[in-house]
Amino acid sequence: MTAADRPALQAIAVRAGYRRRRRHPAVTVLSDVHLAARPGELITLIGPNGAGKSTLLRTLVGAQPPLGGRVLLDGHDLAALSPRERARRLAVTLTEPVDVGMMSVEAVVALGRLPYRSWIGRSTARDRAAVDRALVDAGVEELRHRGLGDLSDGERQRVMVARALAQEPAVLVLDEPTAFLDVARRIELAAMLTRLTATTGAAIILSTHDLAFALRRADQVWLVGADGAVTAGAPEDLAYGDAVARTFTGENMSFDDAAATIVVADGGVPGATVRVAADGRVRQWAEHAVRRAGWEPTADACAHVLEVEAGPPCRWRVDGAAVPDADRGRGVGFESLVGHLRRRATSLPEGVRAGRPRFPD
Ligand SMILES: Nc1ncnc2c1ncn2[C@@H]1O[C@H](COP(=O)(O)OP(=O)(O)OP(=O)(O)O)[C@@H](O)[C@H]1O
Repeated sequence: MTAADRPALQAIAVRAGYRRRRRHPAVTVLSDVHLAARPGELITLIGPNGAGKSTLLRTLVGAQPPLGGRVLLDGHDLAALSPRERARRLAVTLTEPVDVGMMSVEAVVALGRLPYRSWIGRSTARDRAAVDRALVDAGVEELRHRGLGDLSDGERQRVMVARALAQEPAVLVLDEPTAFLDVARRIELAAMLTRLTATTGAAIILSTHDLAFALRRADQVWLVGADGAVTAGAPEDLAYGDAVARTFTGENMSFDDAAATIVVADGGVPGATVRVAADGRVRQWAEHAVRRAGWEPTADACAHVLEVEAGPPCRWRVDGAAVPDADRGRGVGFESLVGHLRRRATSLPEGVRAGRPRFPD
């Protein structure tokens, strides 16, 4: 094995959990965990609440010892590395707010260089270059003289990534970095992390509750099941092979392949299948309206047919029939379409229903 394909971080037969303490018995949360994070990979760690994601991350970064097995960092047993040697290879960013008083962004990022400083603590040209690069890579260069306390959650999140990057780690671990971020900031952060895997060659491991983000962005997904097993694989393999559906779906829920997310029953009257005759964006939003009404879009030629003309507002009709009280026999807008489909669902014969109405969460 060459250094290039040696895992940056590896778990070998790891048992993760909590040792016995006075009145508390020992708890094994995860057992027989085998994982490998290779250089340049973006890995997402997903699983239901309480499954053991944080326990696994803490074990992988050495914040708690494994109950069994070994964790290797860059081929070295994590337990045998000094804190300084560890910090030169592994950076960790947790969700908890960091109390850094009135420190500037630049000073916070410079903390990432501590593992490289001599006991005198003076920064070298290499330290300063690493801080500059980290500020640019994390997209926070323009914030460098601002106080960390004055930033938004999203900006502070990026600064903490910059501090971790200044460590020049082989492995970067982020605990729920997308929590508290709005959709645009989440997409920006995801794009930044993907870019970083290519530019720095680091393996980036992050836990998240955002299933669609986890499946769309990752090179590898680590799926922690409620049964204490951890499954690793390409996102497509885990989604296609039902591992994701088995882990996350319960009664009235299923995994929607197209949206890469869980869909839940909305409790209304189930509709039938319908073929949406439209193109582009209007088709996408028509299918959205169809699902919201409890019907199911299909490519099946025998199904009901919904014709939609682009707008806005869009104009529509179902099965070629004129829509009563509508504009020239066509319904106008998606709100009236959803209403029409819901009313129509109540008069459908039982045999043609598509199942429980479902809608992406
Ligand atoms: N200090 C502890 N001592 C004993 N058991 C613990 C301790 N911390 C967590 N646990 C238990 O370990 C299990 C896994 O918890 P963990 O926090 O790792 O789950 P998680 O997947 O990160 O959950 P969430 O998505 O809710 O953050 C839970 O049953 C939890 O109660």
